[in-house]
Amino acid sequence: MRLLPTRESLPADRRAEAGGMVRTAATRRRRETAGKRGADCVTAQPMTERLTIRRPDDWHLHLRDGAMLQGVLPETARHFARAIVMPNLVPPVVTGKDAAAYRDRILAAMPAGTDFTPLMTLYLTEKTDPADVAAAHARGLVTAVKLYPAGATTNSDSGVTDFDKVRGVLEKMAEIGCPLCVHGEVTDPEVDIFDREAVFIDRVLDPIRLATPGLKVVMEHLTTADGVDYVKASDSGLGATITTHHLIITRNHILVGGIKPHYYCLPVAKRARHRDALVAAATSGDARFFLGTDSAPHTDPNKESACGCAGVFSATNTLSCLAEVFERADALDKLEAFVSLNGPAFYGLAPNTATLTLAKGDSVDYPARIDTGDGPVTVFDPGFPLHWRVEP
Ligand SMILES: NC(=O)N[C@@H](CC(=O)O)C(=O)O
Ligand SMILES: [Zn+2]
Ligand SMILES: [Zn+2]
Repeated sequence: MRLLPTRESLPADRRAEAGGMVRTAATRRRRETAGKRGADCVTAQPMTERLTIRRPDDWHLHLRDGAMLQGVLPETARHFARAIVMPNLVPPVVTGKDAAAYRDRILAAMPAGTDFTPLMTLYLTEKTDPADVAAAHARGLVTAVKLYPAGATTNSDSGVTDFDKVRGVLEKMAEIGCPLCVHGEVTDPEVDIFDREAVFIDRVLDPIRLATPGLKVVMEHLTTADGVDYVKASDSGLGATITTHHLIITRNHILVGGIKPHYYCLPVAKRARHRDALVAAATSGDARFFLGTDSAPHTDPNKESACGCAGVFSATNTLSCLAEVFERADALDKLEAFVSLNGPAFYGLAPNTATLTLAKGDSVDYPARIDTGDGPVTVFDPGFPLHWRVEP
C-alpha cells in the first residue's frame, strides 16, 4: 500500500490532489511503536487511518419515481456527486421529453443542501428516433442510451428483440459520441441463467460492436470472468461497470441455507472464481472498469415473495463495503480510480473537485432497511463487518 504525505502536512488545495491513502502522523507513530513492541499493541490503539479521495460517482443507479425516489435519493446524494440514472421506469423513459420530465422530478426530490447531478439515460426501443437521441444528447440532457434485451430484467418489456431495428440509432450514437449502456444477458429460454452474460457477448455484443465502429459501449454490471476478459481484450471504446455486491457475493449467498431473496439480482451472482475475477479487475486500477452500484430498490414484500423481484439496494453502505473489499485486496490506493476517476474518464467528463474522506474505526452501523413511502427496503448485507465510515 502506498504511504502518502499526511493530510495535515499538505495545504488544503493539495489535499484533494493527493487522494489515496492518507494516515495521520500520530497513526504512523503508533504503528512504528507498536511494531517495536509487538503485535498486541496494535489492537490496543485505536486506528485513525483516513482515506481522502475525489468525490465518487455512480455510473449505474436506479432511483425509481414517486415515493420510492423520495426515499432512496438521499442515500445516493449523501456520498455521490453524479449518477447515471437508469430509465427502466413503468412506462420507461424513451424520449428526450420523458428524460427532461424525469430529471425535473429527481431535482424536485433532492434533499435541501445536497449537491448531486443526475445524468439521464434513454431506454432504447425498436421505435427510438435517432434524431430525438441526437437532440437530447446535444443539449446535455441525455448522457447515454440503455439497451435492455426484451424481458431480460426488471421492467424490460419494451426492450429490444430485433437488433436490426435499432441499427440506425446505434449508428447515430457512434457518430455523435453517445455511449450505449448494455444489460448484457440473452433471454433465450434455452440458455442457462448462469451462462446468459457469456452467451450475450458472443451472440449480441460482439456483432453489434463489429457492425457499429466507433460506438462507445459500457457493459453494465459485469458478473463473469468471461466479461472481464472480453473488456480487457477490446479497444478503448469498451468499458464496464461493476457493482458493489458482485464484488462480494457469489451464488452461494443466494442459495445456501435457504433462499436469500435480498441477494437476488440480475445478472445473477456467479461462482466464486467469477467474483474473484471482478475483484481483480476492479482493484487493478485498469481504467476500463468503474463503479456502477446498480443499487436497485424494491420493497421487502416485493423481494420476499414467491416470485421476488431482482435487485440489490446498496446505496446506503456502498462506499464502506467497497473500502473493505479494496483493503482486503491490499488495493486501497486503487479505490479512487475505481469510484471517482475511471468513470468520468470513460464518459469524457472531468472528475469531481470536491473530496470525500473515509475513516477506519470500529464497525460501522448502518440500517438493516430504510423506510420509504412505498414500504421498507432492505439494505445490502455484505456478510462481514464494515470498518470504513464516510466522514460527514
Ligand atoms: N439489477 C437488477 O437485478 N435489477 C434492476 C434492473 C437491472 O439493472 O437489470 C432493477 O431495475 O431492479
Ligand atoms: Zn441490468
Ligand atoms: Zn440496473
